[in-house]
Amino acid sequence: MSQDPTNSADVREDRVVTNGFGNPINEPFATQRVGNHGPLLLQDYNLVESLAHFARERIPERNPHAHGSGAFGEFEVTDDITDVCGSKMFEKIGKKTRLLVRFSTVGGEKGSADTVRDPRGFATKFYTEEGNLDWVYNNTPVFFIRDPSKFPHFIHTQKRNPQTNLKDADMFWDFLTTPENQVAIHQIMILFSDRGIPASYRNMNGYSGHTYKWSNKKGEWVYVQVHIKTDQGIKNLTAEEAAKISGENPDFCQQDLFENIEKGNFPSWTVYIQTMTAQQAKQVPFSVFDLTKVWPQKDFPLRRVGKMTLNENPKNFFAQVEEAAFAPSNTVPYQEPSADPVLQARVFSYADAQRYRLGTNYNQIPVNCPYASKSFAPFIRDGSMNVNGNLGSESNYLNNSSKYTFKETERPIQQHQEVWDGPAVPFHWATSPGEIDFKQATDLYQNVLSKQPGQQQHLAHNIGIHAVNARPDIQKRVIDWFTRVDPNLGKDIKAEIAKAASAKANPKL
Ligand code: HEM
Repeated sequence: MSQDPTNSADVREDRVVTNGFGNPINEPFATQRVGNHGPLLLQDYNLVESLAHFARERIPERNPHAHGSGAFGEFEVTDDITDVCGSKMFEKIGKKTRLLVRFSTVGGEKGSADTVRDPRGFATKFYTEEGNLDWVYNNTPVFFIRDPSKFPHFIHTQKRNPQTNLKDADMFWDFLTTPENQVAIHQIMILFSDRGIPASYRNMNGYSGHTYKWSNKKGEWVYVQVHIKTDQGIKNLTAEEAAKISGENPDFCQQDLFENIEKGNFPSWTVYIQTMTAQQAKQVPFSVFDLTKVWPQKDFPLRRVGKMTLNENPKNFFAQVEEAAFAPSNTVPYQEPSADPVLQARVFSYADAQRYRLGTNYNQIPVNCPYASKSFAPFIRDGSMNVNGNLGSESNYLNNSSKYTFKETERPIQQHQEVWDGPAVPFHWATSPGEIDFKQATDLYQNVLSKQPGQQQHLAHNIGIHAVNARPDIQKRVIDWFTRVDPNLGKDIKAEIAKAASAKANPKL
């Protein structure tokens, strides 16, 4: 594969060890000094290079989703969806597209444990003939917020207290139970159910969460949600199992993924879509641009698209996973973002983060190169760490004297689609959530968890053992919040907090 970092043309085949500039090093551990015991000489450039490079080995970790694992694989079309989407990757049954997936946790640092209660990131980069397509999804179908301006606030509450440097249950629950943030209820119900700690990356689903807009070659479009369902079955850990594994093997999921792929036990997922017309979107009792809601599957059934399989471990983690840059702005013809404000903000934020985290020319890092389509952007030139020849003598502006080919658009994308009109307004969603914002959470509790033995109790328990670490006034807000979902849930959480408080007061250790 062209992303193979060991294939660098600069690597010597005779394995003679050199410094970074090809000058052979005879005695790697010798230092140049005055006499046998005197001070070192500044002219010892090999020592200087080695120490200087060492001090620059770390790059900024992602903020958020710093901790993760990745693998390569392929997507294969199993069903014809050309009536929905004209992207080349779907053009015929059996067509395969190479891909990279990075799984992650959200709040922890790069070296944090795998088995924590946190959403899991499920980011996929498809190397298509029409450019790189990134599906930057999570393992939950909804999200905490629907106003993008809240994202940095929310993520701060999942990180460390600015003074104590500790994870802080007050920050966590204070933010979420503040009335205008209570739309997080649906996501929090999922996060504190058993699905909140997947047993492995292989045993969880991925969801677009957001609504996207796909069109066919005739220019007809629909809203789309994507579901990536594990073929290994869903498996989760209880809070107690997860805590034990975190202590014994914090890299449990990384090891599980790597070893299964290494022994040929390739994990796979089946990809489905839900579709909704613009007309239907006007009739559903929620906004399709509201990321805290799911589309009921009885009204919008899943339609199978294809299969994703992970079959190749990275050769080098840093070059192929740490330096990978996934962004919702990396898309291909016929797949567009919808007007969901959180998605719109994400379309800006990722590439911005990556210019900082990896540098201006991060698209030249092999794992990020659109190697299946190749690029030709003569106006995107120069900049720090430009390493691909910089298009040589090619003109750096588009002009009439050079010969260019422009791909004719095959579909009238914008004219006949959504037409937006209105003044610039300081909009955000209703500040205090209404009954509609609790409805899907209540359905989940009363109609889904109730059918799975022990799940309602696990939910109350998982919330109780977390909220016990918050201040009493915040605990009361937590209980009131879940009481709005179902009075029984509020009652059970109150009892679980009391039980956990008594266990804390009388530790077994
Ligand atoms: C306003 C809302 C959001 C903002 C501003 C935001 C921003 C970011 C940023 C800056 C990164 C780090 C990117 C990097 O350094 O490479 C990131 C990572 C990530 N985000 Fe978001 N995010 C938002 C919401 C979401 C949502 C709703 C999802 C899922 C549906 C999501 C999924 C992910 C994933 C999976 C990653 C890790 C990608 C990887 O593996 O490299 N984010 N986000």
